[in-house]
Amino acid sequence: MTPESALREYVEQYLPEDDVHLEARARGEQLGCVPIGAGGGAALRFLATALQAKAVVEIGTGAGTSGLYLLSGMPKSGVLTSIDVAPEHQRAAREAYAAAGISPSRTRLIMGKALEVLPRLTDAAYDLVFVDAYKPEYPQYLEHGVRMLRPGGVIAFDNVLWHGKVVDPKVKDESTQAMREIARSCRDDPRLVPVILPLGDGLLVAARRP
Ligand SMILES: C[S@@+](CC[C@H](N)C(=O)[O-])C[C@H]1O[C@@H](n2cnc3c(N)ncnc32)[C@H](O)[C@@H]1O
Repeated sequence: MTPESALREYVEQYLPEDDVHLEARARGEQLGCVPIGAGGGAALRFLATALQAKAVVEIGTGAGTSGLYLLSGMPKSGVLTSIDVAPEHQRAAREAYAAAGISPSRTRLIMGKALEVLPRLTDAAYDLVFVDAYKPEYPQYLEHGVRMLRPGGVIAFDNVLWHGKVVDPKVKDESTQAMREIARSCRDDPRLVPVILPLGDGLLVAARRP
């Protein structure tokens, strides 16, 4: 193990996951919907707690790993709205939430393509938006996300380092280009205050200026 990978492991394992998280993670891997890492998940829980986020949107439910982190940071009255195109992923997520003892009234799972569902969600109504679905669509999720955030709210994008490809100029595929574009757009948007957290595959978080 290199010193760099040992440090990464130290960061990712700082907050060990309980059995419910481990089960959801294993199910996500089985279903091919890669769950957020433990470091990124802890950052989501931190944000939900710091913002006292009562209304959260997640784009890309997967098998529920990121949702478990978000819900555990939100107040008990908080509701997670989560969008995914795959019914079997949302079924697994529902099971994970139940295993964690989360009341079904705290989750609103919407099945559908994100770009068809997002226009129906209310402007300036959400404290936190988490993006983890189809990578080439990230730039469009940004536009919807900023519209939906209340002033002072935060948008977070997973996978912005895209397995290191963002810094290799030879790589020009659609997903890599979208990750570069999202980083640039958040930096250049006067409405946002962004930072890239190098946790897992990279979590870009940006606060909407009040
Ligand atoms: C990386 S996984 C999400 C993992 C989840 N956030 C977690 O940490 O457990 C991406 C998810 O996005 C969903 N997805 C892909 N394209 C989508 C789209 N256009 N609209 C909505 N969901 C989509 C997939 O079905 C998959 O469940």
